[in-house]
Amino acid sequence: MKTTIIGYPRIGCGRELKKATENYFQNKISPENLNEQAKSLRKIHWEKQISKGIDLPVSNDFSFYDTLLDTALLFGLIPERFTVLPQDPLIRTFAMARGYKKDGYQASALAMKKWFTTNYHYMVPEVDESSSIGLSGHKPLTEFREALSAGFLTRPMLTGPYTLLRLTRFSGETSAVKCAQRLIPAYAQLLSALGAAGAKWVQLDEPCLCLDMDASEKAFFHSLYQRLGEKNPGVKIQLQTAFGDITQVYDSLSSLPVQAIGLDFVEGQGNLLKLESDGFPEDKILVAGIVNGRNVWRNNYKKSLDIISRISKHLPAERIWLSPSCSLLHLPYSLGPETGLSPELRDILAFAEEKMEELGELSILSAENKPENHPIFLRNQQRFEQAEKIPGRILPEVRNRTSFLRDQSFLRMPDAEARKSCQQNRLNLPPFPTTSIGSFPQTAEIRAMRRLYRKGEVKLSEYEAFLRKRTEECVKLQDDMGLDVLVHGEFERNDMVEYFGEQLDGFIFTENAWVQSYGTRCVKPPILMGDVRRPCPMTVDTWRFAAGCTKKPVKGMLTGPVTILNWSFVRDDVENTECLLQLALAIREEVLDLEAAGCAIIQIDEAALREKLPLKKKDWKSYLDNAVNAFHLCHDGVRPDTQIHTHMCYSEFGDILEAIDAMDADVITIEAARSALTLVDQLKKTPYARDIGPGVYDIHSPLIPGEEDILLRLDTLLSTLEPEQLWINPDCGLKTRSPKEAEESLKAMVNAAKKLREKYRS
Ligand SMILES: CN1c2c(nc(N)[nH]c2=O)NC[C@@H]1CNc1ccc(C(=O)N[C@@H](CCC(=O)N[C@@H](CCC(=O)N[C@@H](CCC(=O)O)C(=O)O)C(=O)O)C(=O)O)cc1
Ligand SMILES: N[C@@H](CCS)C(=O)O
Ligand SMILES: [Zn+2]
Repeated sequence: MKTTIIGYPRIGCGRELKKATENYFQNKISPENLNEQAKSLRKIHWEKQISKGIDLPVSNDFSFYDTLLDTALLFGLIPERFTVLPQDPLIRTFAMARGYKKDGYQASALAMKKWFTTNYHYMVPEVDESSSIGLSGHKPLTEFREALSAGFLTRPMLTGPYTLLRLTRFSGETSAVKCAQRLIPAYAQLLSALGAAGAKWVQLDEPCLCLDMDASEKAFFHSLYQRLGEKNPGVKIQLQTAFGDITQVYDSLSSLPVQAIGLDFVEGQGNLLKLESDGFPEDKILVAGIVNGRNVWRNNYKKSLDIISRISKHLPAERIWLSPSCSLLHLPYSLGPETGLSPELRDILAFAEEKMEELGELSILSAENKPENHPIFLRNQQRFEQAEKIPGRILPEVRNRTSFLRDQSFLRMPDAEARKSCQQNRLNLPPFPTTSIGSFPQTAEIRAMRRLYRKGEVKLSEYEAFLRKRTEECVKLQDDMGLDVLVHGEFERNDMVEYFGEQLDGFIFTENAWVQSYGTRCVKPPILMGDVRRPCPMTVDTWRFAAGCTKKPVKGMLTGPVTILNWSFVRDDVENTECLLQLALAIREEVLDLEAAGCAIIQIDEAALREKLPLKKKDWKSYLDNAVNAFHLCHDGVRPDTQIHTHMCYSEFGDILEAIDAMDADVITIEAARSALTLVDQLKKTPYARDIGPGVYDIHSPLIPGEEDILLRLDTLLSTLEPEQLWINPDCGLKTRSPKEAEESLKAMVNAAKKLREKYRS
């Protein structure tokens, strides 16, 4: 069986692309230099795929920001506000991703949303009446040729037309159906050009096939591919899916004019059942997603060989290519630099490079008559036997506590209305209270200091004194500016999840295992490998210090259990429901400790609440019930006059507003400006009665919002929300902004709030 991958990480194993791009943003390097660095990274990535035994490497998985954005640009899915900007591809890409303000031009960035059930964010393409759909770029062709001239025959990948159209926002008279008329010929034109350049295969990614599809969606999907097939593009097509099963279109796969189909056999168990019951189209290759492309555990060859042998009953080895279940984009590069991990832990982990080796080993084993006797197999089984001996995996004391909580539901008393007046009596906040989401700029100075402290070059006392100074300045800045509810700034946190993971038992950490979250921003997800326990309070001292710097309320700032779980690499030996309860218990203890220390407002961020919401609606209820219940467990023990906030960002919220309401937080701050206030329409459909702070400016753009922009947004929000429920805050935390950007933006926000109050007073 041949091996292939369907996408490789692109940020660079030393985050070279991140650093180069950020240097370009700061005008420290030229566009030529950035392009050179990108080119050399692409070469390294192809070489790595080959050296790790991948038979069919992939190209065009590189991107300066996001591959869906690249595909939108390639086919002219560009709204008017960007067509007037300079035509240079780099300038356009970054303008659409980050917003643009220069030489009299101004354009707000595209919305950004979570990519399926991952912590990767894509840019939401927009089409309006001015968009001129057609092939308007050559990135896949250029990168294919670049690979070929470096000696690699690759399979270019790009988002397929169905997924592209399904994820695009259409405005005015435009629609997916109309857009398709010009889009399909453009795809065909590109595919022909790739064929002419020597490509044998092109990969079209269609993860949207894993979402619910009604009859008209299915018909639309088929019509797109039928039309593409009719154009005879002169290259073979691999239709690639990921993130679950595609059982709803499985019956019609044989009629598709594609030559290979990629199926996920890790998260898409339904795919295997369908293959066993209905077989697999005889004229097509199956790209079998056998190795988990988004978790860090070693593949258990026993289980995978079982799946491969079940598949092999239905098609011959020559028609099976082994692959990861999704792009390796969601994994760190390599275990190589992780010298701090114990040998036992290293033995059961596999990052992108090790996953590619696993594919090769599975290919060898699947050709054996008795793979169970093969040394590769025996070594693999040994890893799993040793893993059981790793301490901390099961803590009876923790299991005891969760066993009492299983299947219970939690409820905060009294109800929200009664709590609101208790809280107002205690806090005495003005109308339209202003606040921020938590983090303040993580400057180079702060990161450098943390690095020195971690390397042992700066003492703990010095590091703590430094953090206190930054915290004190931050609190004073907010106080002087006239914000109403303050934050401590989160300077002590490397990341809102990794920081908590580091203080809880049950997690392990890496030194270099970065994964792209969006654009140049990366995360180093902690790895959950054992039962979770909170050895001691995590945030109370910092909160107490910050609260002592002002008379105004300072929020206690926690990350919620769902978000900690969803932004970590999770266990594969224990159900998520158990881990969630363990995390919720730990956060509950912290909430109660903060309250006891005098904290009147506690924010429990559940930014990732929606992230692992199953892709099919029929599976939503149990996920949401567990998530909501875990959140309740965190806060149902607090006093009525303690105000609980939560915060969410960069997901679709319209269809889970009921679940958000059921979390019973007193206040939610929620990203809204970056997604052009589409939340307002959703709130019209599902009214929301609690206090809410939809973000009034985008924090991922370097543009500083004007007071007038913010007032306009506030007006729109007040078209559907009651003045008594509206809070005023940014979309999300300010850690990615410069101090100047953060300060000026917050000032504009506070001034807008003052004007709004005046307007409502008169
Ligand atoms: C709010 N969001 C978050 C998400 N997921 C998370 N896990 N965390 C989030 O906050 N998802 C949704 C949104 C948007 N996503 C992100 C993701 C990442 C960032 C971000 O700013 N990332 C930083 C890295 C943060 C970090 O871990 N910093 C560490 C290490 C810093 C570092 O690189 N140090 C250098 C040395 C520095 C020096 O000497 O000058 C090094 O080690 O080489 C830390 O602070 O200690 C990023 O830059 O990518 C934002 C939003
Ligand atoms: N409190 C966090 C939430 C980000 S989603 C922050 O402000 O960065
Ligand atoms: Zn956020």
